Amino acid sequence: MTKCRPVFQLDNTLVRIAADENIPLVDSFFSEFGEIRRLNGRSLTADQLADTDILLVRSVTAVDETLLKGTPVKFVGTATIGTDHIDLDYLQRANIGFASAPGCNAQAVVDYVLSSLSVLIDVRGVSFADLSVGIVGVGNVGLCLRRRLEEMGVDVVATDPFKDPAVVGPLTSLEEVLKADVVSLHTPLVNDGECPTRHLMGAEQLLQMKQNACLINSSRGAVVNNAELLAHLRSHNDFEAILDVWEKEPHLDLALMHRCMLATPHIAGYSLDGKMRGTEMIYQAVCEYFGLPMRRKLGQFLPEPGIRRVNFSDQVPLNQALRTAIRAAYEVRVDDGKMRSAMSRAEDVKQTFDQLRRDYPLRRDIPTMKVGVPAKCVDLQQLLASAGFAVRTK
Ligand SMILES: NC(=O)c1ccc[n+]([C@@H]2O[C@H](COP(=O)([O-])OP(=O)(O)OC[C@H]3O[C@@H](n4cnc5c(N)ncnc54)[C@H](O)[C@@H]3O)[C@@H](O)[C@H]2O)c1
Ligand SMILES: O=C(O)[C@H](O)[C@H](O)COP(=O)(O)O
Repeated sequence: MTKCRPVFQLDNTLVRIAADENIPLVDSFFSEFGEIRRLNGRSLTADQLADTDILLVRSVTAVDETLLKGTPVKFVGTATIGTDHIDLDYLQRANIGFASAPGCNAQAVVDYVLSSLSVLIDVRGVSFADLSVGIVGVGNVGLCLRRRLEEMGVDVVATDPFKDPAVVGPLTSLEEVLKADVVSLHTPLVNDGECPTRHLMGAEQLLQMKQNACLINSSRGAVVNNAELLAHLRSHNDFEAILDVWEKEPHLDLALMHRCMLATPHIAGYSLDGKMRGTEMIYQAVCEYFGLPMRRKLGQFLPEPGIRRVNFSDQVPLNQALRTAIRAAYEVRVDDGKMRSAMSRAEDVKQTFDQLRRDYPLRRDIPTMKVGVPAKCVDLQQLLASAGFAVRTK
């Protein structure tokens, strides 16, 4: 095992960092604090942390007593929204500091849902305003999605047992939400307590949905009972599923993948902006926790977007412009096609799943994309702005 050379000393405490190899910009943000070891997060062991003070992970590392007991780790940061891979009770008991990156990639997930909805409306020959969308969980992702869709003229219903309608807008029961044309899941994965979400969607809930409804899951795989979803899809030809997360990932149920309208390898949150924001957020948390100066900012490192601007003429119908802009920003069918093609050749499904994620060409968030609209097309300007685009009049 390579030992990392501690070069930073604070109150006689050496700060040594071990980080998942898939966290971007770790060197840019953290190098002044010490040498950084990059490790494979999926196979991380306690032995590898024998000389680590700060551990930086992503969602693929189970951080618990087995991993940390007997190590000098004093702080764990996860550059992700989700925290279901972290045993927070253990960290508290062991007096280990912790930070996640709430909301870091919420915009990317919203872009994923918008792109998926744009495919669905193409397939069904309808427009956004013809759909009703039910949102389950109105936190960082769900609320951003709700606001975008409502501004775009979509009929939205939402449920969340822990939120105040005065803050997040009207809320209703899960039963009511299940009556929508599309149901999109945005809860954390919670195994116990008052409102567990493991298998929140199973055979019973799926039967409450419309025969031709569409279920989108970009939260955590196990929020949906995947075996019961597959059985439902097999007995309901018009029912559609769009899945980014899978119950046993990186293992993938190929039969379920084949029956999905869109299937992607847990990349809904994989934008450059979202991933880099995640690193910045755990950097800020580390600085605060150890009383270190905060010298780095995300703006120093974010490059210009590849597509700088998409221009529309005054001839283009509103819905077509909206669909074109969303798909120019993010085309979910490309990711779906890559996963199907890779899986058709895969010798090891788990390895292929991880490889698709590791080699993912990070996209940019919709708000980084400028759209040019004629000054007189006020409706189009409003519609594109409501979807999050940076509208410029020409
Ligand atoms: N696919 C991806 O790449 C990706 C990216 C980012 C986040 N995620 C996942 O998306 C989910 C949502 O992320 P977020 O940032 O919005 O989380 P968040 O914590 O901000 O919001 C989750 C919301 O769900 C609500 N909730 C909890 N239990 C519920 C229940 N039983 N019914 C309805 N609502 C319930 C909470 O009150 C909260 O408002 C998380 O599971 C996260 O891990 C996935
Ligand atoms: O929780 C999150 O932020 C997302 O699910 C995130 O995109 C997970 O990415 P990973 O850590 O698995 O690379």
